[in-house]
Formats: sequence, structure tokens, C-alpha cells
Amino acid sequence: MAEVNGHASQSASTERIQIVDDEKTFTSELTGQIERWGLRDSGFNYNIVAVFGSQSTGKSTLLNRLFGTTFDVMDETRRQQTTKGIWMCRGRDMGVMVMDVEGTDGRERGEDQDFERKSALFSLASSEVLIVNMWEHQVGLYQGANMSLLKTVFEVNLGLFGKKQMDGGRTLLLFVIRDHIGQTPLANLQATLVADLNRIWDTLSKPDDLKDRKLSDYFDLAFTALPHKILVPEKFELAVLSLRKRFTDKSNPDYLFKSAYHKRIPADGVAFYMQNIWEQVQSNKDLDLPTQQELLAQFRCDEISAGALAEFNEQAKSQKRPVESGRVVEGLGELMKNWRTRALTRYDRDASRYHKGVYTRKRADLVSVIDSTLSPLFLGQLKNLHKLAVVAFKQDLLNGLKGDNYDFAEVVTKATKKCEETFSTGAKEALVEGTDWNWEDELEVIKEEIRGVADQCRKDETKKMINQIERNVKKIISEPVEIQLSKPSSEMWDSVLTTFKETLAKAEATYLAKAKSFNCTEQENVTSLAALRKRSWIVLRNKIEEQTADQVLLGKLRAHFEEQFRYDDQGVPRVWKPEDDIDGAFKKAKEETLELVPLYSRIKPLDSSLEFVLEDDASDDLANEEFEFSSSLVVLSETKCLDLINKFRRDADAYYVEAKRSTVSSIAQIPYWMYGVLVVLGWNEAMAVLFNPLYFTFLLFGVATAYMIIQLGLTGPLLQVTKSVAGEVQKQATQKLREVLTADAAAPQPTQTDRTSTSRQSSRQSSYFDEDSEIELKERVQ
Ligand SMILES: Nc1nc2c(ncn2[C@@H]2O[C@H](COP(=O)(O)OP(=O)(O)OP(=O)(O)O)[C@@H](O)[C@H]2O)c(=O)[nH]1
Repeated sequence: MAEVNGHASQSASTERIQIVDDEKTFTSELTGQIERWGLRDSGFNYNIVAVFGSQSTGKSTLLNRLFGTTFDVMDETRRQQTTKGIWMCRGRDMGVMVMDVEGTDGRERGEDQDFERKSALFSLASSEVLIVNMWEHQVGLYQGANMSLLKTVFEVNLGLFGKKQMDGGRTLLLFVIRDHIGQTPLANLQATLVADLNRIWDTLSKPDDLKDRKLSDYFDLAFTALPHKILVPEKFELAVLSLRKRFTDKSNPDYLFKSAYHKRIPADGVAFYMQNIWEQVQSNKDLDLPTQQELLAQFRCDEISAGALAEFNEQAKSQKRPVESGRVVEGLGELMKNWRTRALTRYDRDASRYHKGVYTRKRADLVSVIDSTLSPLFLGQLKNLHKLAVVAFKQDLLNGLKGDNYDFAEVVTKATKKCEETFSTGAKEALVEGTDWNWEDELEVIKEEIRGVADQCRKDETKKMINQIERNVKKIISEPVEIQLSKPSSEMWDSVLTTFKETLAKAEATYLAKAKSFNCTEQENVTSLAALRKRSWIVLRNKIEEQTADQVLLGKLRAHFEEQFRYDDQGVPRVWKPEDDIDGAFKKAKEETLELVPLYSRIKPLDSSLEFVLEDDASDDLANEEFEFSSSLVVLSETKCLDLINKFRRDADAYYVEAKRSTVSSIAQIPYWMYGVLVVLGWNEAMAVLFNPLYFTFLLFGVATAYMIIQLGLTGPLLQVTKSVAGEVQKQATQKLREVLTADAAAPQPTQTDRTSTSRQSSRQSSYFDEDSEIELKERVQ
């Protein structure tokens, strides 16, 4: 077979495609290419083969010869890598997709073994037959024969696809030994390789559930040797031809594409299937063994990151305490941005020179640590802003609701807007770009909270307003009701209720006018008005209670009785004469007065339209006291009425007796003949006084003095002076008497003979002395 040069013109059926490029990106054009190869509709009637082996071991040459593919082959004069990435080509005149894979131990990639691991694993997992290409002299070498690479690949393959491959999809590992001179028979080489592979398999770290799996559970092994291409080209070609037959001739007993190796993926899904495998292989961390540069980069990037972080932490610490203590730190967002930028700039400056991947990864770690340190500050600041905004909101409400001329809704809207603005401004300032922090949720919490505060405030204000209106009602009805109840008449309750209803109507109008600005709901208005009616009624009821208290009502009855009994029709006080009909007048006045008791006992107007009705079940959270309207209409209970009547009767009887007595006293005057008797009996004494000049002078003097005193209005003062003088005289006399008695007590001891009389005397004295007198006496002696 003629060697096909990659640069030669290719027919569409053998056009090759790079499925994974240098940057490890999987092509998006494989589907289209499979279609161009004419394999799209071949169902399961296709095979996939790949090659694995060190660089420049004649892999492309072999594939081109075996399958008639058009892979690039290295120029014989320059030993340099030709295959980069993974290429795929359709076998000429056969339904085989052949993958030429970049060689291992690539000089060009240096220490970066990442690609060779991934490409080997990809080939192993996706193809039916994997040709392991090696020089004869590589057999038995651990590194040279890629055994360490195979170990890693087996291990990851087991982890990733081990379970799936158990259900089917075994793979054939076809070892092709190149430049076989023949000194060592193939059987020996084969034995060495099998021993190596089993050893590798035994030392694999397998998943727990696949611990007992053997190499043969997953792989079939086949071995073949090719003679030296340069030294014995004919033999080489013949051997290749015979190997080719094993791929093409199904009747060949050594046919290699056994159905057991088929992955059972329809041809039109192969592109997608392979892409998936590549993605799994790519994202597998077990393959990412660091190179020396990476190790160095990790070390240095960690160091640089720690330095930047130390400075950053110091700065962040300075604001931790103020924020935790509940203070809103002015310009915190700006500060945080500065610390963050400073730390990242410092890291970027020093670390960006190292391995790109490591630098980027470590930078992401640094950003995450910085953000997680700043996040509590941000959240703390939000919390403090929240508190501040709500406090300001409450203060604004307080200030706005001062006085009487405020519009509640307006005050609340203004305060709400200000509160939200305060918070949003502060929160936006605290936000650091590049983070996923959010403050909108907190704003929602605030909105909810201030809605609650405003609602409570509205309820309090409504309560206050109702209390105020209640006080006004009390003030307004107090006097007129008192007057109306003092003038008992059959229309007394009509006038009381008229006053009450008028006042209540005004109160309700006042409430409704105010309630508008409170944004009260219809239900709230209904409740509040019911409360207002109830409270007003209670106010009236209390006033009535006060005016019908025992003594007050008794006073009223007495006054009414007196009016009827002691005054005549013209309102002039009556002076009872014996001929007057006291009994009749008394009876009439008493009966009329007693009729008032039932009138007072129940609130019942003559005009039924004036009756006031209050629903007992009117819900009222403003006035919770126990209250029953129907019973509130009863002012005096029956027992109380009887009690009052009895008390009043006693009073009335007293008036009656007094009236009677006044007639008796007017009857009991001194009879006129008594004056005659007086003149007759006192004639001599009168004459004696008249005719004795001394007596007469005294009489004249006495009469004149009395006349003057009366004329000058000095009767009162004179009586006062007389009383004082008499009092003083009495005091002096007592004093003198005490002195006399004290002198007696201080006299020498009486003789034995006098003792009896003295003891008698002292016992008498002791009766004069009380304890105070003794103390006074002692003081005087001293
Ligand atoms: N001695 C010897 N040389 C060979 C054999 N097959 C191919 N070569 C030569 O080895 C060189 C490399 O051949 P390639 O087929 O490009 O090798 P490769 O493994 O595909 O190379 P890369 O794709 O770069 O890894 C070429 O100069 C071939 O002529 C062989 O069986 N024996």
C-alpha cells in the first residue's frame, strides 16, 4: 500500500478531522464530518479504533497502512512531533473511524502530562480496539512502555466508567510491537507485557464495589509484532497486510472487531457520545497531577495570597467592632471596595507571573475569602441601617402627628418614603461590586415592619381620637343633663336623650372627618363608630348614675317636696295657721314627689322615636368593660326605689311635724292677762325704782347705755368682750386657787395628832392634782 501523505489531496470519504485540539477543545464539527464520511446512517455497522503510544513510534504510518487513512506522518529527516491533539479519519472503503492520538512522552509538552493522560483515557473509553504501539526495546520498561501512564488511565477509567463497562463494552488492547527483530520471540514479549499489566492492575486503587474485578473483566489482550520497516520493508509490509486482514476480514479467525467490543452507540450519536466522554475526562480531577511549575505556582500564590490577606484582615478588623456595636459606619462600602481592590491588586501584581491556571484558581480562592470576611460587615451594616431607618420612621411619625392639624396618611407616606430612601442609599453604598450580595430582601423586611408600625400607630391614633371625642361628649352633655335631671317632669328623659343624640351625632361627624386621613377601612370605621356610641352612652349613663345617687336623688325629692309643701303657688314660703289644711297639702306634695321615683327609675322617653338603641354585640376593642345595654336602661332597681321611698317618707314626715309644731308655737303665746298680773305684782318694786333717785339714775344710765350700744351696733363686740373678760376671770381664779393649794402642800410636816386630818386633806388635794399639775409644780419649785 502506498504511503499517503497528509498534504496530498484527500477524497471526502477519507478527509480527516481534528476532534480535540491543542487547547483540549472538542470539535463541534464531528457530526457533520461523520455525515460527510457517509457513516451517519450506518447504525451499529461501524467500528472505532484508536492508537496509543510514545511520540514518533510510527503510529500514523501504521494507521495509514492498516486503514488507508490520511494522517500526517513525520518527515524521516526530522524527528519532530507531527500529530497534535486527537485526529479522526474514516478508513478507506471500510466503516471504521480511526483515531490518531498525540504521542505520549511529548518533548513539546515538557512536564505537562495532562493531555496525554486525558487523551489516553479518552481513547480507552471510546474505542473498541486500542492499538498500543511500542518499540520492541520498550517492552519491560516501566516508563518507556508507558506503564505508569497506563496505570493512571486504568485507575480513572475504572472510577469513571468501571460500572458501565461491566454491563458490556469490553475493549481490546492490541499490543503492536514495532521493529521486532525476532531475537526475543513474541511469546516472551507477550508474557512480559501480561505480567506487567497484571502487576499494574493489582496495584490500582479500585472503588470499593469493584475491588475484586480483574483486568480480564474489562479488557481483552492481543499481541502482534511487526518487522523493522527500514531494514526489512517487504516483511514489514506483509506483516501489516496480514494485520489489516484481521481488521477487515470478518471470516478471519483472528478478526479483531468482535461485537463484544462495540459500544452499541448508533453512528449518528457517536459525535455526541464522544463529546460527553471528553467532557467527563476533562472535568476529572484525578488526572490533574500538578507539574513542577504548578507546584511552585501553588506555593508562591499561596504565599502572596496570605500576604495580601493579612493586610486586608487588619483593615477589615478596624470596622468590625463599630459595626457589631450597632453603628452605621459612614462610607463603609467605599472602605471595603478599597481594601478588596488593594488586596487583589497586590495579589495580581505578584502572582500573575506564575502558572496561569494556579494563579486564576488561587485568585478565585482569595476573592472568596475576602468576600466572606466582608460579607458579615455588609450584613451588619444592613442590620444597623435597618434599625436606624425604622427608628427615624417612628420619630418622623411622632413629629408629624403632633398637634391636631395633620393628615395621617400624608405623614405616613412621607415617613415611609424617607425611611426607604435612607436604607436604600446606605445599602447601595455598602454594596461591593463583583459580589452576589443583595439588600433588596432586607428592604422588603423593613417595608413589612414599618407597615406594622404605621398600622399600630393608626390604631393608637384612632383610639386617642375616640378618647378625645369621648371626653368632649362628657364635657358637652354634663351640664345640660344635670339641669334636666334636676327638673323632673314627664318629658325629662326626652330632653336628656335629645341632648345626648345631638351630641353623639356631632361626635360621629367629627370622627368620620378625621378618619378619612387615617385611611381607616370601612370595617374599622364601623367598629370605631360602634365603640364611640357605646362609650358615649356609658358617659351619659355615668352622669345619670351620679345624678341619681342615693343622697343626690333624695335631695332632689326633698327639694321637689319642699317646693310643693313649703311654698305656695306664687312661690312664697307658707306660714302655717291652725286653720290651714296641713294634712291635705302634705299628702298631695308627698304623693306628687313619690311619683317621681318611678320616673327616675328607668330611661324612658315619652316620644318613642327618641329611644336610643345600642347593639350589645357591637364588637369593641376600645372599651372592653362588661356592659349590657338593656340593663343600662334601668336606673334604679326596685329595692332601691323602695329604699328611697322609705327614706324620703321619713324626711317628709319630719317636715310635716315641723309644720305642725310651727302652728303649735304660734298658739302657745303668753296670754294678755299675764301682763296685768305682772303689773299688779311688780307695782311696788317699779315705784321703788322710779322714786329712788339713785335707782332711777342707774336705770336711766343703763337705758341710755343700752340704747347707745344698740344704735352703734356694738352688741356683738360687747358680748365678745364680756365673754373674754369672764373667761380671763375664771382663769385667774383657777390660778389663784392652785397657788393657794401649792402653798399648803409646801408647808412643814404636820404633827402626829394632825396626821389624820392632813391625810384626809392630802387625799382631797390629790384629787385636785393630775399628772400635769405635778410636773408644773416641779418646774415652779426649781
Ligand atoms: N524504524 C522504523 N521507523 C518507522 C516505522 N514506521 C514508521 N517509521 C518512521 O518513523 C517516523 C515517524 O513516523 P510517524 O508515523 O509519523 O510516527 P508517529 O508515532 O505517528 O509520530 P507522532 O504522531 O509525531 O507521534 C517516520 O519517519 C516513519 O518513516 C517502523 O516500523 N520502524
